[in-house]
This record gives sequence, structure tokens and C-alpha cells, in this order.
Amino acid sequence: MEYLLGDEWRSLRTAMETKPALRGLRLHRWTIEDDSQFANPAANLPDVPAVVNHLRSDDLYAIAHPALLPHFIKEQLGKPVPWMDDGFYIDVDSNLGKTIYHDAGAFYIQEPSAMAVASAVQARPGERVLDLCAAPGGKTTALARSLRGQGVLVANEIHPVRVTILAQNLERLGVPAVVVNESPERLAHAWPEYFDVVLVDAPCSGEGMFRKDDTARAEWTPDAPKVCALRQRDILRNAVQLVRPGGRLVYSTCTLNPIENEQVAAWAVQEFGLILQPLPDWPGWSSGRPEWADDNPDVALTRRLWPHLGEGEGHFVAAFRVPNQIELNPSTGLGAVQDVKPSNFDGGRRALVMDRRARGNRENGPSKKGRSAGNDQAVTMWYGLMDDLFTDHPAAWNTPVIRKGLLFEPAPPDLDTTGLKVLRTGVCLAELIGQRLGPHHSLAMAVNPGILRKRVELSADEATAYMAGNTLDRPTESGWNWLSTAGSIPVGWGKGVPGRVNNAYPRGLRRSGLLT
Ligand SMILES: C[S@@+](CC[C@H](N)C(=O)[O-])C[C@H]1O[C@@H](n2cnc3c(N)ncnc32)[C@H](O)[C@@H]1O
Repeated sequence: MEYLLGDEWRSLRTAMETKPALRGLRLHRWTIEDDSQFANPAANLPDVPAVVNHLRSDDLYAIAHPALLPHFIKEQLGKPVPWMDDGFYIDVDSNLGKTIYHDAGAFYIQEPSAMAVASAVQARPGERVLDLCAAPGGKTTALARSLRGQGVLVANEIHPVRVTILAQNLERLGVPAVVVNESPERLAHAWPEYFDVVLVDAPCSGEGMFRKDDTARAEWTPDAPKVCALRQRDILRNAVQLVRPGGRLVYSTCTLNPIENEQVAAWAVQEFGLILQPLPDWPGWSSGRPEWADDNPDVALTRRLWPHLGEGEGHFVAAFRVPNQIELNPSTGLGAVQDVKPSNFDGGRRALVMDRRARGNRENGPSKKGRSAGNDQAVTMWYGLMDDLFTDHPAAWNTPVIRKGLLFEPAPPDLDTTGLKVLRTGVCLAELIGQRLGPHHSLAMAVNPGILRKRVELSADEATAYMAGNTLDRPTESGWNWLSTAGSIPVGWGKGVPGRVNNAYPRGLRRSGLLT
């Protein structure tokens, strides 16, 4: 970096060595945009169904809704992160991660520069979006919020342990995504050209995280950038095949060297004919450096977030449009990875023209696999449970997918998941406990409150007791009740019996002493 940056190197070094890493959060279930209308705390909270309708036309999830932010949260929000709606800086010592609001998925704690990535994706309601390297889920949850519950969201993570952390975070934030544990290559074969937009938030050498993360520093080696760049090119080769003609591909890293940044972006332009798209100039963002790659002037459309120029850690983002017809290099060759000192790319490329439009997408109905008499009985119980819980429900819930005693929302009808390692096809709706069927915690976190028959709003102290696993001593309607706090932020299910509410909060999630 000293060689590349010249005099500027000293500022970067000082920023990395002497300034603390910055922290941030994104409000997920609250939004600040309509906050003014709730300026008077005595004013009634908005009626939930009306709010949901305001945000969403015909879908049934309620990821974000305007509600009064508890004081405790509001006073810990610093200045807004300019490039992310409802993104804020928070104190480095903030204890917001130890609150009931955190465990209720009301916000996601995310490093401010990392928020740049979802903002560059610009997912729109109704789009088909794939987050290809998704764990632990920071970007997936932001993408979900942009989609407002409309469209298709698939989150993939190749690592078998990290994918479960991803699934847990998506459950907590009520994100109804399909979650898969696959290699990009297998997905490229399964879902060619299915997505409007694919995000590759690539595994990288992590140099941008050096002041935040000791492990990133400890694991770095001089070879890391080149090794990572080969992997990044491999992932991109598959990612490109997942995007529909004319769709978008966003590539990001949290590292500083150009081998994994400008040079990968320039390579993708050369290799696949991708077209770099402009990205905004938010305060502290700067252009990518064509001279650190192949001098393609379009590389200046990529964006760098430098720790010494902006308020956040180091990041790189490139947004591409995928052309209508794509040329793939038939060799397995991922191309030579350049040294830091740029050399010219080999322009002569052997082209294999794939007519992407000829292949089309495969249509298929819900899988019949795994249906048995026991499953039919579970579905009958599920219909009874739905009548008990809801006044209305999405049509897809009539055909749940049943696996290992759990009932899931089916995958979107044109997304064929046969043969793939799928953790969930959508929200987990219910679980068999012995001979009985109960609503799953994921459903409590994702459901639109407007369709529920029985709801109980808990005080902050009651929510703390509930999340620690306690029974609530208060009368309520008998049977399953949906419990919420802080103006319809979900906390889970409780079963009403005379004089009290029995606790159905999953044992693995219980925590004592959460703050309010
Ligand atoms: C930078 S992290 C993703 C962070 C995530 N997008 C977020 O915002 O929370 C990169 C991820 O890529 C995964 N990964 C590693 N090797 C991979 C490969 N060959 N193909 C796809 N993903 C890979 C890692 O396990 C890791 O979870």
C-alpha cells in the first residue's frame, strides 16, 4: 500500500493504527422516516394492519413498520450513515446487542462501511435476489428490507457451520428467505439465469477489517490476496451464470489491495463482457483506481471506502450489468492473478458463446418427495392451527413442505430446489412435538401481525422475563397468543392457560438479564 499510495500511505497508516473502528446498526423493524408523526409519545401507536398496508401492498410480512422508538434505543443512535436508510453510527462501547430489542430482531448491528454493499445492490420489491456468500447475514437482512417482502430472496452460504448462523439471524429478523448450503458452481447449474440481481460479498483477505478484527490481522499472509483473488474469480464465473440477461451483479470485499478489488473487476469486464455501472459518491467514498488494474477507465466507477478518508472500515464495491449474451472462457483458466504492479491483461480470449436465453427456466410444482400418511396428518393439523391463529393467510401456506418434523413455507414455485442442500425453503411455520403441532418461533418473528387472532403486547419487563424463559403471570385468552413488545415488535409465542401465559420461547435462545 505504501508503494501504491505514496504520500497518502501515512494517513492510512495513522487511521489504521490510532483511530478506533466504527460501529453501526440498521433499524430493521422500526423506521425513522415517519418518526415525526409520533413526536407526541402520548399519541396512539398506529394500527398495525394499516401500517402494514401502507408499506406493503399484497404481501403478508411486516419487516419494517413505523413505530415509536423506545427512548433507550433512540438515545444510543448517533448520526445517520448517509448511504443507508435507517443506518446509524453507535458508540464503540454500545450495549445494544444485549437488549430485548436486539433479540427481537428490531435492528442488526453492522459496521457502517459494510452497509454500502446492500445500498449498491438497490434491490427493488418484486425482484429475484441471490446473496451468494451470505453468512452471517448482514447484507441479506438489508436486502430483505429493500424487497419489502415482495419477490424472491435466496441466501446461500458454502460453509456448513456458518450457514446455521445465517439461518438463525434470518429467523431473528423475520426474513422469509430460502437458505441454501451450496457451492456457487452447483447453484449455477441448478438456477441458470434465474436472478435479477446476484450479490457476491466475497471471501477476502480482510485488510479493511484490520483495526476492528484481531483475527483478520493474525490470518493475513503475503500470499492471501493472490489466493483470495483466484477464489473470487471462480465465484464470479459461477455468479455470472446465475444472473438473467440484462440483470445485475454486485461484487464487494472488505480488503484494500487492488489484486482482489480493481483487478478482479477489470478481469470480470474482460472475461464476461460485464458492464460496470456508476455508483454514488457518498461522503468519504472514492473512485476505484484504473491504473491499479488494466487502465480501463470504467474501473473508476467502482467505489472504495478507505478508513482514512471516510467514517468506516475499508471496503470495495463494484456494480455490473450483465450483457444479453455472454461469452465464457472454455478453459478452467481463471486467468493469471496480477502482481500489485499492474501489467497488461492478455486480450486474446478463446470464446465459448452460450446462448443464455435458449435455456430458459425450469418450471416445476411442489415436490411430492417425502409425502406420507404421517405428513398428511400433519398438514390437517396445520390447517386447524392456521384457523386458530389467523384471520387470513398466504395461499402458499396451504402447501407446506415437511421435513424432519418441521413444516416450512414452500419455495417459490419456479425455484427448483431438488437435489440441493436446503436448510429452509422459506419461513419455518410449525413443528411437531410428539403428536401435537405448535407454531414455530420463526413464524412469530416473520408473521404480519395484522392477520393474528390473539395478540398480547408485553411491557419491556415482561419481555425480559419471557426471553429468560419465565412464565408470565397475567390472564390472557386461552391457546396460542402472539407476544410482542415496543409497539408490535415480535418476541415469540405464549400459550394462554387460566391465569398465566406459558413460555414457548426456544430454549436455545433464552438469555437472562437482557436490557430494556
Ligand atoms: C465476507 S463473508 C460474507 C459476509 C456476509 N455477506 C454478511 O454481510 O454478513 C464471505 C463468505 O463467503 C464464504 N465463502 C468462502 N469460500 C467460498 C467459496 N469458495 N464460495 C462461496 N462462498 C465462500 C465464507 O464462508 C463467508 O461466509
